[in-house]
Formats: sequence, C-alpha cells, structure tokens
Amino acid sequence: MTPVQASTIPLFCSNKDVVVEAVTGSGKTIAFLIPIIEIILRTGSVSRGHVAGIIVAPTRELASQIYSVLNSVLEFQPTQATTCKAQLLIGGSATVATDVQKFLTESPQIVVGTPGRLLEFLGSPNVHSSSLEVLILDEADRLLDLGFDKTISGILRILPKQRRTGLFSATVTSAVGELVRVGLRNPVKIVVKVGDGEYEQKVPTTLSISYSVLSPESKIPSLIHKINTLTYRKAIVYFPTCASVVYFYLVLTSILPKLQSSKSADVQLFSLHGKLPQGPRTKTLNSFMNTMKKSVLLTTDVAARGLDIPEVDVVIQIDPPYEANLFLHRAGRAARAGRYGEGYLFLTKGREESYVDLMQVKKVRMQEADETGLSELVTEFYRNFRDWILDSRENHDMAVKAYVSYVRFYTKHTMTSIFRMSEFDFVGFGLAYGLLRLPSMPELKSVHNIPEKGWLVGDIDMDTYKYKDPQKELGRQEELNNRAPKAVAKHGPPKATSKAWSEQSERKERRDLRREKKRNKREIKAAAVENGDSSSDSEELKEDWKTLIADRKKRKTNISEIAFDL
Ligand SMILES: Nc1ncnc2c1ncn2[C@@H]1O[C@H](COP(=O)(O)OP(=O)(O)OP(=O)(O)O)[C@@H](O)[C@H]1O
Repeated sequence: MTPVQASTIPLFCSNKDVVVEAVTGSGKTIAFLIPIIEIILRTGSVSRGHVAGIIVAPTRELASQIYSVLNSVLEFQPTQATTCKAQLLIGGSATVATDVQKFLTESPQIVVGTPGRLLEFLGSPNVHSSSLEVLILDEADRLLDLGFDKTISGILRILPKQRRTGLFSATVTSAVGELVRVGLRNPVKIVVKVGDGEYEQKVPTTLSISYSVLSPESKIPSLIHKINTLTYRKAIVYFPTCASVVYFYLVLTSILPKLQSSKSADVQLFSLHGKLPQGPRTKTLNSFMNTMKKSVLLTTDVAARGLDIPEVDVVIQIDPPYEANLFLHRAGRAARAGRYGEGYLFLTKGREESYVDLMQVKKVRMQEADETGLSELVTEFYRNFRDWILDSRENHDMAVKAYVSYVRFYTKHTMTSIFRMSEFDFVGFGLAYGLLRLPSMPELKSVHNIPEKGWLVGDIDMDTYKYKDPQKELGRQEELNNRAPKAVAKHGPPKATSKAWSEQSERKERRDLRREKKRNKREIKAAAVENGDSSSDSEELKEDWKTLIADRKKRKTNISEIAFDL
C-alpha cells in the first residue's frame, strides 16, 4: 500500500468518516475504493432499486476513470461470494431514464458519477437511497467550487444521515470545512505529508518544477522549443480557455512540423476541452492514453484533476491557472506513483514573477528555467505564423476569439494583486495570438499604448483579406458592399466586426477590481495561516477566511462562467 492507503483504509473500513489530503498521484483512488467495496460486501445484498455506495467526481473523465479502476478491482471477487457491481452515471451519453432503467435491470450497489447527473438520478422515484452505506466525494474542494456546491447540497439532502462519508483531495482547502460540518460525523482528518523532514512540500518529491519569465510573444516559441527538445513519452500543455486550445491546436498542427529539426521525433498532437461533445472528448482522451507515439495533449483545466495517465512525463502551463491550488493539480498529472516528472510554468515578465513567491508560501518550490537562445526560433515562428494567419480570414477570426477569451480569463484570476488588468500587455498578447488588429473591446478604451485604430501590422488590406469558405466569403462581400460607403466616408476603414465581450461598465470593473484586491490580500494572509505562518494573527485571519468564502459564494455567477469555458 502507499502511505495514504495504509493510513486511510483501516480507519475508513472501521466506520470512521474521513477527510483525506495527500499529494497528487499518491493512490487516493484505491484508498477509497477498497473501503467502499469492503463495507458494501459486509452489509450484504441490497433490495432492487436501492443504492448502497455513491462516488462523486467533478468531471466526466474522472468519473469514468474511477469507474474503470473500480471494475478492475471488482474483477478479483471470488465467484461464489456476493458480487459487488457498479454503474457509471455521467451526462453527455445516455439519458437519465436510460440510466435508471439500467440500474433497475442490473442492480449495481455502487454508482460513480458527476454531480448533476447523480442528483437527477437520485431524484427518480424508482431510485432509493435509504440503504446508502458510503458516500465518497473525490476532489472534494473542487466539488464546492464553481457552482457545484448547490448540487452537492442537493445530493446530501436526499441521502440518509446514517452513512460513512469520505472526502478526498490533494488540496483540502478551508472551504471544505462547511461541507465537513454538514456532511460528516466526527471525521478523522488524514494528511499525508511529503518532504525531507525540514521542508514539507505540496507536490510529489519526484516532480521537479521550473518557471520561465517570458514576453507574451516568446511563450509559444518556448513551448515549441520544449515540445521539440524535452525527453518525454507524453506531455500535457494547459491553456487558459477552450478557444485558445482550439486555436493553438490548429496553429501548432500547421507550424510545428516546419520548425522541427531532423533530430526531433514526430509528435502527435491532441486537443481536449469541455466544449467538445462527449463522444470526441472520450475518443481524444482514449487515443492520447493509448497511443504509442510521442504525444502532446493541449487542454484546459477540464483535465487538471485526477486524471491518471502514467506515461505523462512533462506538464507545461502556458499561464498560471485562475486559482492557485489548480497549479498543483495540473502539475501533478506528471510524477505519479513514484515516477519522475517535470513541470514547467510560463510567467509574463513583470508583476507575474511574484507568483513564484506565492507558490513558495503554498509549499511549492520552483527553479528558473534557462530560456536563452530562443530569438531565432521566435523569428522563424512568427514568419510562419503570419503566413498561416494570412492564408485565410477564418484563422484571424479564431485568433480574435481566442484573444478575447484570454483577456476575459485574465480578469477572472483570483490573485488580482499579481494578475492586474491595469498591467496587462494588450499589444504583446495581441501579437502573441497572431492578431493583425486588436478587436474593439471596452477594456482597451483606458489603455494608452494602443496603436491607432488597434492595427498591429501596417500593411494589410482587410478588404481583400478573404475567407476560404466560399459561403462565408460571399457573406463578407455582401456586407462590405452594403456598409462600405458610409463607414469609409465617415470613419475610415470598416471596423472589426467582433463584438465587445463584456457587458459590464468600466466603472463596475474598477469597483470589482478594488474588491478583488482586498480579497486577494486576505487570501495570501490566509494561505500563510493555513501553512502555519505563526507571524499572522490567526483569529483575524479566520474571520478573513469566512469573509472570503462568503465573497466567493456571492461571486459564484462570475466564477461559474469560467467553469463552462474549460
Ligand atoms: N499500492 C500501490 N502501489 C503501486 N501503485 C499504486 C498503488 N496504488 C495506486 N497506485 C497507482 O498510482 C497511480 C496514482 O493513483 P491515483 O490516481 O489514485 O492518485 P491520486 O492520489 O488520486 O491522484 P490525484 O490527486 O491526482 O487524483 C495510479 O496509476 C495507480 O494505479
């Protein structure tokens, strides 16, 4: 057994509720699967239509993975004994009615699923939870985040209070306290620490993490350099939004082969994000897991937690995630179960460099990576990138979409004293996203160094910049013919057609920013307390935590917007 299994299995099996925190890849899945099977087999058979064990996970991918590990354990049941069976409940494939029908026909004791589908399933009059023995909340802190908490409360309301409950995560935040209060009875908290005695750390000891301080324009070239030169079987690259995954997948698919040296092996690229329909989503993940080729998965935080792909040696984060704990979950896709792994983080020059100090407070140490000698690759990349953009106007539309989604993502960072919109390099990132012209957006109004009318390149005639799709091009021509005389006469060249993305007024933005700053100060202080920084006034900071959680609840609508863009 791994340490977390050795400490959790006996306690959980002896009818204790548990809250378990252990680093990524330390074997928490088995630490809850063995007890749930044990307890259910001990209880004996349950009546038709009754569920005895429930496992909740935040993403469909993670629920599917847990279900598959569970089945691989259940295969070892002695054939003569009562057999334990499981069913997967996730959205995107079967309907709830089909799930219920299957449940009634096959009578599994354990169901594994995502919160929304589980709540609907438990709401069916044909499904009974009065015999429930065990409830597991995997990635418990995430289940409280991003609008999930209402669903979890709904599930808890349906379930009987007499049960065993286990919460598991690599990052059990103080916010989990509320869930512990309402959902658990005298729980035992199990924290498995790693480190060398002197220095406790929150990432596996076999994971080495480096950061690079880069200009916006150097980020993708540096990524290409790493894809081409690092040693790995599989790598995962985290982008901030779905639109940026879609976009850079196309960019890299086209440009990467042109920048590979004769020595670098062919790399297979995959793209996975939450806006893909479930079929392609599952297929992509399976292909990435099963491919024998050197491969790179471009993805969002939809693949940040729990996914166990043993051959992942390298994780690259193009930007820090919007919330600090996610950094650990993303990086933890490498270096699992004692394997060695490498993590890379790209920071933009300037204030973002202090992210390294923040992570130090969070017990994550990083060393600076050497990024010298990139200039030739940068030039070569942008030559190819410009050609690709100019090849079709569709490409520029996608660039605008990805850029706007990135700006939007940036405003959602919880650490606003580090990630300040007032210091955001609109032009640098415009160039990094391959834009010819910045889109019209209210955020740009108060920015001083924006080139005239947002043009980032001087020699492009937008009127002759065509779509490859004939239908789209026809539409553009018609629009141009209808609009051009008025627009040109009064305002010069036609404006970019992209709509302003934010409906908030600038005043509200500034007010929100001030609030965020205050909140952020509290969060850093609270992180210090969480990590035992005795110099802080703990009573006052406990209060701050309460306010922080209350604030988060209030801001839920804003936050859940990000959740759907993963
Ligand atoms: N006792 C064990 N001996 C060897 N390998 C193990 C053992 N238990 C689990 N593993 C392997 O360790 C890997 C990581 O396990 P698991 O996915 O449960 O980690 P985790 O702690 O849940 O990570 P995360 O926090 O990222 O979800 C898996 O590939 C699993 O098969």
